[in-house]
Amino acid sequence: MIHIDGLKIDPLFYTFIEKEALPGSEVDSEAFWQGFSEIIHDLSPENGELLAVRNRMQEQINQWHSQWDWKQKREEYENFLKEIGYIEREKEPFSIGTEQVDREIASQAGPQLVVPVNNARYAINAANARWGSLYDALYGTNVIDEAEGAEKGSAYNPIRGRKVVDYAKSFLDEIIPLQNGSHKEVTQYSVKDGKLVASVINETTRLKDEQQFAGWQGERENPSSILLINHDLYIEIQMDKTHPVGKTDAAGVKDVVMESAITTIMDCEDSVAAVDAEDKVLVYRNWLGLMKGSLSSVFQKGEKEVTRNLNEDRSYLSPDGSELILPGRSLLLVRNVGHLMTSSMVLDQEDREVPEGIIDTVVTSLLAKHDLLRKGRTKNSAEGSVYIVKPKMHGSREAAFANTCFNRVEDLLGLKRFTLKIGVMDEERRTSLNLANCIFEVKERIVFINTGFLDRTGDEIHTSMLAGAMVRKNEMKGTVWLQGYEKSNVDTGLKCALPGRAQIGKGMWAMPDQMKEMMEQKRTHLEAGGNTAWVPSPTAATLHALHYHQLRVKDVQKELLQRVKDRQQEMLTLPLFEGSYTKADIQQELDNNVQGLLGYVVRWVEHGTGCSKVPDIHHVGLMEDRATLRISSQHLANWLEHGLCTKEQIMETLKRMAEVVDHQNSSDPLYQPMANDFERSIAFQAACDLIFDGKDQPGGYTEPILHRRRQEFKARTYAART
Ligand SMILES: CC(=O)SCCNC(=O)CCNC(=O)[C@H](O)C(C)(C)COP(=O)(O)OP(=O)(O)OC[C@H]1O[C@@H](n2cnc3c(N)ncnc32)[C@H](O)[C@@H]1OP(=O)(O)O
Ligand SMILES: O=CC(=O)O
Ligand SMILES: [Mg+2]
Repeated sequence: MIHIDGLKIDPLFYTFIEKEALPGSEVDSEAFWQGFSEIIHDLSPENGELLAVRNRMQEQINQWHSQWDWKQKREEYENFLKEIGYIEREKEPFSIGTEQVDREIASQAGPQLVVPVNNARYAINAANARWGSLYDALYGTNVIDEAEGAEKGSAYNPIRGRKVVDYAKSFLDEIIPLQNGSHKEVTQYSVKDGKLVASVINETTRLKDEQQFAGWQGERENPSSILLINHDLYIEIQMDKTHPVGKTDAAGVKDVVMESAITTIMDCEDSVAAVDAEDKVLVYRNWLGLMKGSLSSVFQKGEKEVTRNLNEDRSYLSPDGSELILPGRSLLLVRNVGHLMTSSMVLDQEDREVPEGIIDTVVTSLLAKHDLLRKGRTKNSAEGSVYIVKPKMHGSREAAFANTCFNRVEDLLGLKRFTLKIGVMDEERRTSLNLANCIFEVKERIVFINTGFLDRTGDEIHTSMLAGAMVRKNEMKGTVWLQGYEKSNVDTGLKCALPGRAQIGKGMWAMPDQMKEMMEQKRTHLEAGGNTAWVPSPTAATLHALHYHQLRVKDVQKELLQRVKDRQQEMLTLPLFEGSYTKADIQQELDNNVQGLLGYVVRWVEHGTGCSKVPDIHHVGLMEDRATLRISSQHLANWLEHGLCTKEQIMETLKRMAEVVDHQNSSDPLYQPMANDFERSIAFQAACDLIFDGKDQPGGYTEPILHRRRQEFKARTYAART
């Protein structure tokens, strides 16, 4: 370890900061380490106190439930939560005042992509997902059915291709209609006197709303691309009569390209497995590469070697003939870790591990300074802001603590006050119940609230662990608390005047391959007032973008503001199950939860993969991350606690499902089967810990066990090598 200013620093991390992060940041090395040390020593004690408050409140809640039946004493329960400070007194009405917010956040409604930042190939793909091919997104997913000879197959299928074109052009007719006829009938697009002209059968026509024509590329009479705009989002129709698809189209259209992932969250948190300096430096290095525009990735795809770089901005001629430059990349945010974990990468003067959340704020901000100084090849924030998403905060004191930390980091890095913006994840019950107060504490820097319903469900189960047995996992979506929480989040965001300055975001679509279902269901996020919602992949971003063309969220939000109401009672309706489940129901629930849990944990602990697509018992691939793991482990712990199943039954299920998961991974040469030796399999042991010790995990979080077991696995692997 390197000793500096009262800190002991892992050499890998030290070298990264000295050789890669500080050069070009206009921050002096000596001042940095001294300031870093001061921030750590000044703020760590409060970080510790905040965690102690969490534990104390949880103990009080546990005691209350051991004594009383919540169903008989709902009013007393609410009063008790107020008495212990769990429910805070709400501040007087106020409006947020965040300034210098990029338009992607302040005014454009559209999809928000999330990606594990330690995976450079995916991270670059995500940054580039600002624009996505609608033809590819439709062709490659179940949005287009395979009936009547339209199978995907291995080679291009023209029958499927026709269905794709038909879908895309029907969509164009819906949102950018022509005065006469359909986009399906167009034989030529051209530009005349700054207007879009479309030749349809024997006549020419124009757009119903001519303002929707935003620009073009190529020649006026025969443009290679036409740029259109609807609800602040761009769409490009691309033409090329020599292209395999373009040559079969009357107007030579080869693709319709959608402005897709307007913003992207580069995730250092729940989709990432980072347990030591080696892992964290990789996370930070990729974020630095994104901020400098230099990140690239070389990988093998099939037979081909692919090099992936960040896209350039896009250039068009606008209708008046002037140049129009549009961003080629998504606006990037970075999700830091929460207040819970500490890191062995930095030790304080008492040799204690330092809160990882503080390290993340300092380092991700330092790295983003390269973007603020505009030294790189690309630019992220045109407004000169840094966007940090802060997860898993409990109540307003924790939000105030984040604000203090951000102030200190701005001072350290020589940044103007409120350069560092914050996105507040509403994903713990104490934050949901006190959301206005949380927003108040960061009201000059807040750029989003977002319902992280997955963590929030885990917290719902954990907080009320002793109140009774919970409904089945899939029934959670329909429960009163969850509906109330989603609505309350929007109501609070509207009351605090977020629109125009900050996003009101909705949660993740966790079935990456079920795009037809997403198209049917995710529009409700807009109807509920969300001006952004999370998607797991670039393809999902392109498809979800269609919803924002169909609905103007600004109008929805105006309407909803008239109907704001207090939803505390709904949020305090615990999701306890009533009636009875059959033995078969119970076993099916156990099988499903255990399979997902094992499938995820084995890759986390033994492969260092923080986000995986894991098949459920119906063979539907589900996005699993630490938040979904928190749900399944807490759910199993809850049913065990209330006697719906026995420890032996869970153990039997674990062993049976381990074989299923081993089989699912059998084609991976690096995979070590769990069922060969349950005692020796660190992943299997981690799964057991998560369930059998689940009740006692702080907040029901999975991080402490995952980190410990991954470190154990790494140590074993290194020992075997040397
Ligand atoms: C509760 C929460 O906190 S949710 C937030 C955390 N969750 C996430 O961040 C989810 C991010 N998504 C993912 O990690 C992935 O989509 C997974 C793990 C769910 C599925 O990954 P895979 O099984 O590899 O997906 P699949 O094989 O269908 O697609 C891979 C292709 O899609 C791309 N891709 C998939 N997801 C993403 C993404 N989020 N961003 C960018 N590209 C992506 C890959 O780059 C790859 O394309 P390439 O070969 O050209 O590089
Ligand atoms: O972070 C998102 C969630 O749902 O949890
Ligand atoms: Mg979460």
